[in-house]
Amino acid sequence: MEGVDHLADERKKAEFNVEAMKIVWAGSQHNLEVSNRISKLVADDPAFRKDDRTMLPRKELFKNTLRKAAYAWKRINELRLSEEEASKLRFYVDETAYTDLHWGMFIPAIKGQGTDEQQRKWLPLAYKMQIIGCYAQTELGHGSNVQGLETTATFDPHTDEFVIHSPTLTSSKWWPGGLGKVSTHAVTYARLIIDGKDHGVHGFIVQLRSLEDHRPLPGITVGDIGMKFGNGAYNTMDNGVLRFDHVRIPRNQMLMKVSQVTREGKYKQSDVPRQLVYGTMVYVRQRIVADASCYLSRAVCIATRYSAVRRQFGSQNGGPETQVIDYKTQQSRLFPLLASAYAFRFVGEWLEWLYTDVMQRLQANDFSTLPEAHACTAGLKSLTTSVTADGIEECRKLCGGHGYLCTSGLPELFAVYVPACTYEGDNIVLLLQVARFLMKTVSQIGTGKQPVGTIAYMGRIEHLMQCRCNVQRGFAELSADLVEAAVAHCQLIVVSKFIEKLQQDIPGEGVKQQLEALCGIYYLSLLHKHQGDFLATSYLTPKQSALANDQLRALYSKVRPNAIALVDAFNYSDHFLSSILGRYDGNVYPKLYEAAWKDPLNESVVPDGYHEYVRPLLKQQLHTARL
Ligand SMILES: CC(C)(COP(=O)(O)OP(=O)(O)OC[C@H]1O[C@@H](n2cnc3c(N)ncnc32)[C@H](O)[C@@H]1OP(=O)(O)O)[C@@H](O)C(=O)NCCC(=O)NCCSC(=O)CCCC(=O)O
Ligand SMILES: Cc1cc2nc3c(=O)[nH]c(=O)nc-3n(C[C@H](O)[C@H](O)[C@H](O)COP(=O)(O)OP(=O)(O)OC[C@H]3O[C@@H](n4cnc5c(N)ncnc54)[C@H](O)[C@@H]3O)c2cc1C
Repeated sequence: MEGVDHLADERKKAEFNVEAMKIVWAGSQHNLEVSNRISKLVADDPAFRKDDRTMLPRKELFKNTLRKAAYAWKRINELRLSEEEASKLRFYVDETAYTDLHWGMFIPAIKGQGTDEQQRKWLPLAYKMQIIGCYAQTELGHGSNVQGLETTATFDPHTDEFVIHSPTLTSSKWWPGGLGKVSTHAVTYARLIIDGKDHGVHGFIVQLRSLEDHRPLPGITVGDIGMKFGNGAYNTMDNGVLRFDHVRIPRNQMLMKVSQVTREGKYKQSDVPRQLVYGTMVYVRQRIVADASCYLSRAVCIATRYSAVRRQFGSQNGGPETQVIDYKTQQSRLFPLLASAYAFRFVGEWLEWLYTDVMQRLQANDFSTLPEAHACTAGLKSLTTSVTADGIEECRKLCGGHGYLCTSGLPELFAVYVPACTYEGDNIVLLLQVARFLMKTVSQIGTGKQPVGTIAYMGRIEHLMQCRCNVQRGFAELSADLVEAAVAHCQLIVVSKFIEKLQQDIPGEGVKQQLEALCGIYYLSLLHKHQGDFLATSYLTPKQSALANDQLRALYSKVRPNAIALVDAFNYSDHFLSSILGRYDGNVYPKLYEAAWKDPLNESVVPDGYHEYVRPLLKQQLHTARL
């Protein structure tokens, strides 16, 4: 039934002001207004259609992405959109593209690691897209171990140039997004060699392709690395391979904010920590945390709406069957994810604040909070992406069989999201960084240094204060346990930032109460999941653990009537969700039925291949016919 809101009764049950919750989710009235305006602009424009994406062959898919990216850029200019509005537009276009790396890594790398002069030269070109750039760090042989990269940049004092070279097959750059087919330039990471001495990995701006005919410049071999997991999904991106054969670039194309090479070939280190070479990764990890709540909330929105539409079993006297959302098992899988989406939203906001604060301190030559910023961005990137990737898959299962159809939107969402557990730092490798930071903190507590910020609580734990430990001893042997400790530490940050959010003034009838219930669900479901650890360490008694579980079930009942309104507050258009199961009006069955007939396989009644491969089977003279 077209035009009927099948979820209207569910919406009437809401006990809070949904419009006020939309503001909380968006971060401010202003953000909500921009989101509304830009998401409508994208949804109403047929050029941004994406419902055919999972059915297109790669070449067509890729060309379509190029078309959309160019059209988006045209609209951004025509409408004179601000930077904020332009990035919202790219968000709502919702198609992974080379532009993500251009705006998200190439420009930030130049901003973070380039000198003022370098920024003045390169940024205006990049902002106008007169050059297009990518971030070429990972190689075939090394990704996690950045210090193990093999590409070399050797200083030639005679010509005042660097010679960029790939000495081995494993030194081929491998994975950078936007590199394969589009980028004209790359911030390339290579070992700096001066006079035979290796000064470690540094960033260099290298032109890859001609700005006239897009052909690779002499000495450059470049291409796409091939199809990736899933239909549509990340295949809109040209992740690439790149080799250098003694490619020469001027000396002033080494990014020289952190360290410099003089005309005479002298290596000089600025008064800043060397780790700032890794600065772009800190920035991007922070962005990934902010994005995790978008992906998780999107899957949760689909699964929640569909769970209210779907009915199975329990019909009394011919009446309607039970909505699957009313099953406690469904709630115990779905509501912790709903709560996590809100929790990640708030921790993402906080991390953005922390990052800005660290950047301001760096400007003033205060580097004291850099280790904490690294640990927080690395740890929260790992935690939120793992939970989100698993959460999207859980949402698919929560939708039963129909969740497996591409038209549910969930398979592509999973396929496009799951590499977030690997890129920008493998999640386990990043947790080991957090573990190292925690162990370092413990060793310092022993010497009387009071921890502050997100580790302040460690200074209040009696047995840690007695601890005498050395960061390296036994670290490798105990690393699996240390990773668990790192996860627990990150979960504590998420919980405490949710609680801090609730201490703020939150306007709107019933809004705070709903957030309190979600916060309770978030921490009680974690407590339930890890109750073995809490019981084993006597932080909880069996009785307390049982009470916590009772409380959790009570909160599920409290949230149930508000579930649909809580996902409406994400404010996602049907275009953005791109899911028949998650439609705002809940009109699922007629639309699923209609969509099936639109599949290219149904264009003819008798399929291509019938005459060659099926008919002969049906007509075969079986020599077994005698049997
Ligand atoms: C694992 C590490 C951190 C190891 O670094 P290392 O220097 O070899 O070893 P270490 O002794 O553990 O560290 C030395 C020291 O450096 C610190 N540190 C490490 N990373 C950072 C940072 N980002 N900011 C600030 N500080 C950092 C560590 O805490 C250590 O400090 P300490 O000596 O303990 O005081 C590093 O190699 C790394 O970050 N690996 C991950 C690689 C990665 O993330 N690649 C991303 C490529 S781009 C990408 O994937 C884009 C996809 C985006 C998309 O498509 O959307
Ligand atoms: C879709 C996608 C886009 C990407 N985009 C870019 C890009 O734009 N630019 C770019 O430069 N790179 C990019 N990358 C590369 C990405 O950053 C790396 O793949 C990532 O950092 C992981 O490194 P790796 O592949 O070397 O994994 P590996 O380190 O080889 O991981 C393999 C296994 O080893 C384990 N492991 C590794 N080290 C340790 C350790 N010390 N202790 C314990 N276990 C360990 C890992 O946990 C994992 O299980 C992209 C990757 C993907 C998938």
